[in-house]
Amino acid sequence: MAYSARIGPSILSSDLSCLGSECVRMMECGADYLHLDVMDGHFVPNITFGHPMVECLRKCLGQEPFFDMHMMVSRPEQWVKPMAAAGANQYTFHLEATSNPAALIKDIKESGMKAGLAIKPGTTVEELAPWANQIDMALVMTVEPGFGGQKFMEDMMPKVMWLRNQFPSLDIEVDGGVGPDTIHCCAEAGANMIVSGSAVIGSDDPRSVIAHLRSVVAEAIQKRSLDR
Ligand SMILES: O=C(CO)[C@@H](O)[C@H](O)COP(=O)(O)O
Ligand SMILES: [Fe+2]
Repeated sequence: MAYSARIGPSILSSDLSCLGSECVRMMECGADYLHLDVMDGHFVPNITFGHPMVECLRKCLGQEPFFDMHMMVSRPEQWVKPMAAAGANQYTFHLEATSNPAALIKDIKESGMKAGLAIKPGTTVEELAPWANQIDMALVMTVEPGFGGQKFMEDMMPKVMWLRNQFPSLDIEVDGGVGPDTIHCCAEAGANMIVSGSAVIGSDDPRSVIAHLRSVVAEAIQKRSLDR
């Protein structure tokens, strides 16, 4: 089984005036990677930041942290090269935002990044399937993209289960409303990359929350490998 349990805090939930130190704090609390939400005010009704901020974070944090870019933007094609140059490691675009996923995946990989493919709650997992063998990660959104702090949509779990059954070694990420109350069903469904914003960053003890989320997912992975 190629995949492992990894926890990526969504720094959208942090004090954005201290983004660099908040990222450092999350890494010191045991985060496996950082999930950076890019919103353009067009694909989603909110605006965050772009590649200049990513470049600053990379300079501030050094080479080690893995930057998982969640690109909630229209025309994701236009930011591939700037994001690669800024120091992004994985470029996750939305299937709903492009008419040519194959070309975009190729461009992302040729730019030296991993390719992630995200689907909104209204998009079926069968629509993602044709590209599953070309991508590094599938992201199943468990809220409507645009804002942190929303309620987890448990009815997205069949999508995760279907993907895990069809693509046993694919990295599968869940994003939106995930925390100690909702991690068990994500882990049992087969997700292994866990984005958590408010539950981790809003906690008095983020280190414990990250460790707990990872142990629930690691246990489910181990159980699945024994059942095979
Ligand atoms: O992409 C998004 C929202 O669009 C997420 O990454 C959220 O920022 C996660 O925050 P919580 O729902 O965990 O608070
Ligand atoms: Fe996200």
